[in-house]
Amino acid sequence: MKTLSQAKTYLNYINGSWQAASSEEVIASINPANKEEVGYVQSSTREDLNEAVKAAKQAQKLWKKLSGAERGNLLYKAADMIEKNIDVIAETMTREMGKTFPEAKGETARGVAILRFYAGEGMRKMGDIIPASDGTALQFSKRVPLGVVGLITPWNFPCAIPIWKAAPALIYGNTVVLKPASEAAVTAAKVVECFDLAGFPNGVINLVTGKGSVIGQGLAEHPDIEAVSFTGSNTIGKQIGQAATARGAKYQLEMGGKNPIIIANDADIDQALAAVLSGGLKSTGQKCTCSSRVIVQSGVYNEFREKLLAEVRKIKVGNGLDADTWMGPCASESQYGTVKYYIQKGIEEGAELLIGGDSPKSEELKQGFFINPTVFDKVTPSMTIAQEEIFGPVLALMKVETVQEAIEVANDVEFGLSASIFTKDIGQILTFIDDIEAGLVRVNYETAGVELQAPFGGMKASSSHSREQGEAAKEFFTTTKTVFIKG
Ligand SMILES: NC(=O)C1=CN([C@@H]2O[C@H](COP(=O)(O)OP(=O)(O)OC[C@H]3O[C@@H](n4cnc5c(N)ncnc54)[C@H](OP(=O)(O)O)[C@@H]3O)[C@@H](O)[C@H]2O)C=CC1
Ligand SMILES: O=C(O)CCC(=O)C(=O)O
Repeated sequence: MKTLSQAKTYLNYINGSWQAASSEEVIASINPANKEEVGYVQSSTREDLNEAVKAAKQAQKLWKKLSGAERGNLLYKAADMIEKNIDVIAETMTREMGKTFPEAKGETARGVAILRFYAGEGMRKMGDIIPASDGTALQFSKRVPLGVVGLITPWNFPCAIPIWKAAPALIYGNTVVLKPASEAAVTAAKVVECFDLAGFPNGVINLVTGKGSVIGQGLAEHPDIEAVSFTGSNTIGKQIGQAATARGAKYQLEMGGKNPIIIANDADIDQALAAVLSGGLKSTGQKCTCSSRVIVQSGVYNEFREKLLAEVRKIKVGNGLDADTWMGPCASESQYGTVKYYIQKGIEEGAELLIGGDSPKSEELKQGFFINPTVFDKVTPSMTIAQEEIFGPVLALMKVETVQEAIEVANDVEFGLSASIFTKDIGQILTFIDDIEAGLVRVNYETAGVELQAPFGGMKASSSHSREQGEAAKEFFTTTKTVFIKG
């Protein structure tokens, strides 16, 4: 069995070979649990990026001519390689960005499943027969690839997100240049190694690591990049959208969330509690779909708050590689600083800090970027912690009198990614489905987590109105030719 390299320094993958950046500089990837150096990635230049784009452009000419089944077979092989190396990839992920090993392994397994889903897409229809006005003519639509696509990905899902962008891009006949987040680029390099071992033709998938302002922005501005798919912050997403629009390129942005979970008086409280803990605090709250606002109806507010506190007290914070750790550190020093800033803001604006807000005191954990799970009470809709994405283990409890009020509070933010309600009342469920402003609507289920076979994306400032994953990815990664053949 082929295994992945154990290198400390990871190179760019351009035109089927591993290459150092022309800058001769590297970026260190740091373990947020103890500040060890996990590895180094290339700090690439625009020249390196140009080479990758050139290789991808050349490779696309032959790649698009392969049948969907042939492309699919390579995706199946990449899936097998990742599956064989699942422990190595997951451990690297835990060491690089802190999520617990079981979560990292689950995410890597999801990457495998995504590849297999899109491998199957190669055998499915790519167009429709449409009646022509002339009875002797044949008219049909045909989905065709865009060309070379740029993928800019974040650190919070360093395996699943690169794959959920690359797999549809590739199966529909595009070639890819991937720029992963610097904080988790070693994990991304290991994923790309699996594509290499699977035998993809040279230039079909390329990896260029480096600063976002150089390589990410470079992808958005590059004249030979036909489309850019981005997941990350709203600030950077807007810049990418503007750069792509300025040159007429297609773009897709998946950005922040401020996801509400509503708990009605008739909810199954234990079920809701499990969803709040998992959806709000797993991955240290670093998911765009995580629940950060817990909106509870007054009839069950006190009971829910006490049960929540009892469970949060039991959470074991620690290194994600330790078997008994439930919650790891924040992914980086900068993320740690952001979360601390929002906790302070919550206190200053008058929310009541019920638990957490500080860091664990043990000598071992003092070495890392840990923050204890934090719950604020008496949060009002205008507070900063009720409006802005924190991306950390911070829950804001908000009390409402009615479900209608809960939906109004839920909608009173700029984001609209995911939202959930816990109730048994069918009328309330239907009203919620109709009135909630969110792309992902959950009933008696947590806000976090996505189904790889279903469309994923948000409303309002959360997305650029397009959807990823499932068949929806075809919309973004292809364009349509309408063909008319006169007999
Ligand atoms: N929706 C989501 O899933 C995510 C949301 N976020 C939100 O964003 C906040 C900040 O996280 P952060 O990592 O800084 O997110 P960013 O938006 O800065 O990073 C996301 C990706 O964009 C790249 N990038 C950075 N600057 C540019 C640029 N000027 N042009 C093009 N690409 C660029 C990054 O590269 P590099 O790593 O090299 O800087 C990374 O690959 C978090 O606190 C959270 O609120 C963050 C991650 C995921
Ligand atoms: O919750 C998930 O599984 C994915 C969420 C996501 O896309 C993200 O946080 O970037």
